[in-house]
Amino acid sequence: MLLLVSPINTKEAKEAIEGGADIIDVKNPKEGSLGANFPWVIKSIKEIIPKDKLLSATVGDIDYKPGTVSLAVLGAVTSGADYVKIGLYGTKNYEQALEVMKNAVKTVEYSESEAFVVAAGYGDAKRVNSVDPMEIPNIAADADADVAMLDTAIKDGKCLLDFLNLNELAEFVENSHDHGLKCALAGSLKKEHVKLLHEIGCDIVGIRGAACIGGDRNKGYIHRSAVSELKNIIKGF
Ligand SMILES: O=C[C@H](O)COP(=O)(O)O
Repeated sequence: MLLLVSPINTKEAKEAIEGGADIIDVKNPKEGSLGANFPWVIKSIKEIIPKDKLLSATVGDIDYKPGTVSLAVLGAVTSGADYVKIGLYGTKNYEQALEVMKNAVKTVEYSESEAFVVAAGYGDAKRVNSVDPMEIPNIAADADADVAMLDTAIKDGKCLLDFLNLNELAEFVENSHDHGLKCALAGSLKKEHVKLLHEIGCDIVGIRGAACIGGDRNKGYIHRSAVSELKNIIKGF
């Protein structure tokens, strides 16, 4: 299982790298769970990442606007993203989410980038009237994306497992794998959740809050000690 950690700037990115994160996921919490950061920030972090690590960039908790999303995806991949994560926040159903994701994939092909495309849904979708989280693997597969992901839309201390139980998450992982996709899970996860997700076969665990001093994704900042504690749990599997 890979550890994805979400810095907001180069200082935090260095902490995530030193702590042993496998994927450096550049985002902007001020603009939501998968808030988009600025191209120059993505590029500056790309410039400091060791060659053996990959950079992911979120393009936002997006609306049902395939054109806007496509331009955002182009911005992310031209800024150096190896993974581009689309938060399917404003899509209400399979059809809308598939249209967004198909255009995101088409944009990556158009840009001649090798970036992986991540379809990200929300475990707490009902709270924001977003597409059914259990549809995400089908949407990702039908759009020819690479990763099916779940996060949480509202960061209020509740975590992914408050909305989907382990059996549901295991089904999500299995459905992703049956489609030949990698699976990533996130959503205010704590270190005690990491082993549970490993046991159901999750490929990538995404964390910001628990990698921050004080555990607060907004008021805290990523520190190598918190990252390495998470990484050591994974190394122990
Ligand atoms: O992968 C990134 C997620 O947004 C994780 O953030 P969080 O652990 O603060 O919920």
